[in-house]
Amino acid sequence: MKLLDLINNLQVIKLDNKDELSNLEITSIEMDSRQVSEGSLFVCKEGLTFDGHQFIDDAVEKGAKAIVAQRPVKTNVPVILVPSTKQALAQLADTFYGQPSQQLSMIGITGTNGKTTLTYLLDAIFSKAHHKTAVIGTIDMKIGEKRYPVQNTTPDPLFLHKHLRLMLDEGVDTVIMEVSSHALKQGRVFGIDFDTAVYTNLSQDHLDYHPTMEDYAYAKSLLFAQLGNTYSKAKKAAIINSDDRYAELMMDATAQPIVNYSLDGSAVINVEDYNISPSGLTINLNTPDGPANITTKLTGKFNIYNILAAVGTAYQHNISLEVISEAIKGMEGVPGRFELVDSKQNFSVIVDYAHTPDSLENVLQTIDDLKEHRVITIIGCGGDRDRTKRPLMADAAMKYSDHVIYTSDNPRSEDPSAILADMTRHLRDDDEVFTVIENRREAIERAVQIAEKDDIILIAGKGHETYQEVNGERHHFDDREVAREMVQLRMSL
Ligand SMILES: CC(=O)N[C@H]1[C@@H](OP(=O)(O)OP(=O)(O)OC[C@H]2O[C@@H](n3ccc(=O)[nH]c3=O)[C@H](O)[C@@H]2O)O[C@H](CO)[C@@H](O)[C@@H]1O[C@H](C)C(=O)N[C@@H](C)C(=O)N[C@H](CCC(=O)O)C(=O)O
Ligand SMILES: Nc1ncnc2c1ncn2[C@@H]1O[C@H](COP(=O)(O)OP(=O)(O)OP(=O)(O)O)[C@@H](O)[C@H]1O
Repeated sequence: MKLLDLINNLQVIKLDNKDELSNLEITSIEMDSRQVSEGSLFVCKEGLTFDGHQFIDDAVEKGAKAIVAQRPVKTNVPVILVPSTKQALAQLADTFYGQPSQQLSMIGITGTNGKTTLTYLLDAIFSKAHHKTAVIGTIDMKIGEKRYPVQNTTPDPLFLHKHLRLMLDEGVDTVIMEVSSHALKQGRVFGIDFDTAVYTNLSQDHLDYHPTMEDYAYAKSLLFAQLGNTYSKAKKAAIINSDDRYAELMMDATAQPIVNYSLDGSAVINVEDYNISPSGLTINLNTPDGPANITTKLTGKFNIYNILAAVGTAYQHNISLEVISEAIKGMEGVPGRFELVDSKQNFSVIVDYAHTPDSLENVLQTIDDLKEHRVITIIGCGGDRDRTKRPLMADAAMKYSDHVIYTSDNPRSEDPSAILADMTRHLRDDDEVFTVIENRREAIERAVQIAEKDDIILIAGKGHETYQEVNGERHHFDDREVAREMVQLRMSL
C-alpha cells in the first residue's frame, strides 16, 4: 500500500523528508523491530519495559522504509511525527487491512470473571442461529472450526485488524472477543467498531497493573465509551450485569441502549427461579420476547449470570429464545472451567481456572452446595502479578475447605516459596487444615492419596493451561493430565 494513502487520515504533526514519501510502498506495519522486514513501516510504541523509539536503528537496518514516532528522532528514513503512536498504530492497522471491524458484527466482553465462559456460550448460540463465528480469548482464537494459539487474551492492534480481515475473507459475520482491562488501557482495541459490549462483573484482580480498583473499573468502562455517545444507523447496545456494584459506571460511559440483566432485580433479562445441581442448572427467566426455560450442564450460581449475559446479547441480536435455549442445552463445558477429571474413582476431581479471590470463592461456594463429604483445595498464586490478592486467595480457600494444599501456580520470575509465604504467613500453623507443597505435581499426588470416598478435590488456578512458567521458562504441565495420572495410579494399587 502507498504510504501516503495509509497516512491520509492520520493526525500528523510533522513529516520529515516529505519528498521521499510520495512513492513509498509499505509492505507491512510493525511495532516490534524484530519483526521488521524490507518495506515495513515501523511504529515506535512506548511500552512497560521498553520504549520502541530505542529500536529505530535496528528497524531501519532490517529494512524499515519510514518511522512513526511521537517525539523527534534522528534517522535517515522519513519520520512521521504524531501526538500518540498508540492511537496511530491502531488507526494505521485499521486502514491497512481495510477496516474489517466495520463489516463484521463485533461483540466485546469485559469484566473480571466469566469472559471466556461467555464467549463459549455465545459461540454456541450464534452458530446454532446459522452465523459463522470467530472467537478471540484467553484459550485461543477460533475462526470457523480452526483454532490458533494466542499470546494475549486481547491481542495487539496489528494482530487484531489483520485477523479480523482474515475472518471476513473466510466468511465470518460475527466476532465474539474478550476485552481485557490491559488491552483497554493500552489502546489494543482502538479502532474496533464494536456493535455490542458486554459487562460481566468486577472484583479484585490485576492490582499490580492498575493502581486502584477505580482505575481498573475505569479501564473496563472504556469499552462502553467506545460504543459511542451518538446514535448511528447500526443497532448498538450495552449488555450489563445490573447486580454488580460497578454497573452504573459502565452504563454512564455510553449513550447506547442498555440491555441489563439481574438475578432478582427489575432488569430487561431477569430470573423467575432457578435450580442448581451437580449436573447443571435449570433457569426460568423473563425476556422482552417472553419467558424461557434454560437447562444447561454448566453449574454454579455464577454461571446463571453468564447465561443471563448470553441471553441478553443473543436477544439483542434477534435470536429466538428457542434457538438460545437449544444451543445452551447442547453446550458441553468450557475447557478448564469446572472440568471434571473422571476415571470412575469414588471421589471427585474438579479443575477450575479460578485465580481471583472472587472466582475462587464462587467456585468453592458452588462446591459447598454440592459436597457430600470433605473438600480438598489445591491453590497457588501467579508470580509477577497482583501480590495483594495472595492472602485473600488463601482466605477464600480456607473458608470453604476441609484441607488446603498451597502450591505453585506460575511463579514466573519470582521465588515460589516467597509467593507461598505471602499466601500463608497470616494463617495459624495447623497441619490438619493446610499443608504447603511447592511442587504442583506432588501437591496433586498428595490430594489424590488422601482423598476419601465422596470427597471433592478442587485444583484451582490454571484451568485449561498446558504449561507452568518457572524462572521465565514454560514447561509442559496440565492439571487435568496430572490428576488423571494420579487417580489412575491410585486405582491401580
Ligand atoms: C504488561 C503488558 O501488558 N505488556 C503488553 C504490552 O507490551 P509492552 O508494550 O509493555 O512491551 P515492551 O516489551 O515494553 O516493548 C515496548 C515496545 O518496544 C518494542 N520492542 C521491544 C524490544 C525490541 O527488541 N524491539 C522492539 O521494537 C515492542 O514490540 C513494543 O512495541 O503490549 C504487548 C502487545 O500488545 C503485549 O503482548 C504485552 O503483554 C504481555 C505479554 C503480558 O503478559 N500482558 C498481560 C499482563 C496481559 O495483557 N494480560 C491480559 C489478560 C489479563 C487477564 O484478564 O487475565 C491480556 O489481554 O492478555
Ligand atoms: N460470572 C462469573 N462470576 C464469578 N466467577 C465466575 C464467573 N464465571 C466464571 N467464574 C469463575 O471464574 C473462573 C474463570 O472464568 P472465565 O475463564 O470464564 O473468566 P475470564 O473472565 O475469561 O477470566 P480471565 O480473564 O482470567 O481469563 C471460572 O473458572 C470460574 O471459577
